[in-house]
Amino acid sequence: MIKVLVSDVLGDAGIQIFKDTDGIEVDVNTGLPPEELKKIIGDYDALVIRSATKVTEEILDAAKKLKVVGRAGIGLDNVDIPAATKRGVVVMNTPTGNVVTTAEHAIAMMMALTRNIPQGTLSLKAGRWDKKKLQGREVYNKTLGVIGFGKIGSIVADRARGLRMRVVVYDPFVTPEQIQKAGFESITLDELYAQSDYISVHVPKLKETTGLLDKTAFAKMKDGVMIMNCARGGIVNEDDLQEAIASGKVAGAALDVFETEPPGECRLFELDRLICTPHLGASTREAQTNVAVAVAQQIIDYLINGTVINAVNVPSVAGDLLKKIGPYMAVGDRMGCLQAQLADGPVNSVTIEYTGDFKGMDMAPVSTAILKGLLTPMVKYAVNSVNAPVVAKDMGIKVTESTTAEAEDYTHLITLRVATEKGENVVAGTLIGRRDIKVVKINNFRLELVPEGHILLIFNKDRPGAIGGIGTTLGRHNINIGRMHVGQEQDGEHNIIFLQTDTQVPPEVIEELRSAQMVNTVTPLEL
Ligand SMILES: NC(=O)C1=CN([C@@H]2O[C@H](COP(=O)(O)OP(=O)(O)OC[C@H]3O[C@@H](n4cnc5c(N)ncnc54)[C@H](O)[C@@H]3O)[C@@H](O)[C@H]2O)C=CC1
Ligand SMILES: O=C(O)CCC(=O)C(=O)O
Repeated sequence: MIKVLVSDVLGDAGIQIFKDTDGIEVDVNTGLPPEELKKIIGDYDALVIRSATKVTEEILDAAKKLKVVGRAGIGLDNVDIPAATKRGVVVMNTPTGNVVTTAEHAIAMMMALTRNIPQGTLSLKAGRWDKKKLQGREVYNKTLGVIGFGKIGSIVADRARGLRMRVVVYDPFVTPEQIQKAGFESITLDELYAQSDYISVHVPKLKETTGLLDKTAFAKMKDGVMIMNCARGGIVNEDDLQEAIASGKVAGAALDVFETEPPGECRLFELDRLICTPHLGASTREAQTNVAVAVAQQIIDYLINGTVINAVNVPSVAGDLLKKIGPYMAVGDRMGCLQAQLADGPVNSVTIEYTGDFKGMDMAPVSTAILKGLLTPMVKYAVNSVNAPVVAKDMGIKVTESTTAEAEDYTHLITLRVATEKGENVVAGTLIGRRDIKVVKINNFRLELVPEGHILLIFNKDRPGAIGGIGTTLGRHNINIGRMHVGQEQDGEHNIIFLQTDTQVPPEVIEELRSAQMVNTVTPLEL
């Protein structure tokens, strides 16, 4: 049974998908304090969260079986992604399900702020009729500055256009042409500060965006500007915002997100000109159904079919691509495993060459499979497609990759060079037909080896009787040879022999073979 823990409130439709899937058992246990989560997380293969659960290094350490963390939503600042990657845990989100809802919330916040709707509600319920005090402003013909023209920012810009606002955009990672093509003005950040009557932030929370709107930024803005933050707490510095509103520089602000959530006591709340919601940006029935369904389907697809969608710490391998490159991932894994056993000492570098018709294929998952195969026997902990590149980096292994369209003897060939202090081994592999994995070259030897099972790799002198002697020795020990491949050295006097045996060859038999005449080396391989 695959066990899934849902630790934050998730739409029923998502929970139902887990319940309806054979082989999956789902537990919903929300609002757990970290120490309680730590006690139970060891039982689960998958964890489903929103923004409340903090997936820290400590939690991940206790999560011995965990394979995937699925965020029903976008922001992942509550997940220690590097720590998850190191432990081989896939982290995925659902990047599109709540973007319309969140953009609508930003627009709702702007309208509520500019027309004093929350203040009007409060004062009326308190028995007052504050018509004069609560006079607002039109947004028509005003300038909205959108910072971050991603999925949500671009929808906010579009909806504001419908309100007949002038929209200016700052996003250093989107070309001015793209912004103009969407019908908006692309300007610098300082220009946006100087021109905007309303500013709405829609950037991820990163080192570079934390405190993006601070006292220096406020000083560059128009007097009476209004600020909206429905992205992440801390992108707008709360202390600086408090001062800017108190001084009248900023006429008002609408916050859906806070530096600490829940914020508890907060000086900003003393200001009438601050309106707020408790991180409600994504809280609509539609969005919660979208993200719950998406996260459940993605997790099931990963745990049952190995399909990776919307992962942030591993290349996505979805449907069609998986069909195409899945078999090559298997070739890569076998080649890496073979190289690990050929390597004489710590690995310094890995060079991967893809030759032939790999056009239109992103080979990153194959390279990761190669590293996984190579590193698995070398480290004590589990290596998988998530942490393999990080493990290689931590071990100081230099990994390079190249692709050449010109095929030689095979339409698709993967060549893997692994170098240690003592030298380099070269292994080349391919697929024959759609699924048959063949290793076709090891160093100077050409062959056609099926890389599976118990194998003895023997280098011997290419003389009459050499192979017969090896067979006799194994026969004497009652070891059956399933398959044998012999490869001849190009321009040399040696053979390479691969013996696939039905059972593992005991160490004393290997020693006996090593001492036989005409045998140079014997290496047992488990593939
Ligand atoms: N309040 C809520 O309930 C929700 C909040 N969010 C938050 O909304 C924000 C935006 O989400 P999406 O639009 O989905 O993200 P996105 O990744 O689609 O877009 C972010 C944009 O910000 C831009 N960007 C990055 N650094 C920048 C910088 N220094 N200056 C200007 N632009 C920069 C990127 O180029 C990108 O175009 C995120 O912080 C996300 O966590 C998302 C969903 C719900
Ligand atoms: O799950 C939620 O309510 C918050 C959504 C959010 O902030 C996100 O998706 O980034």
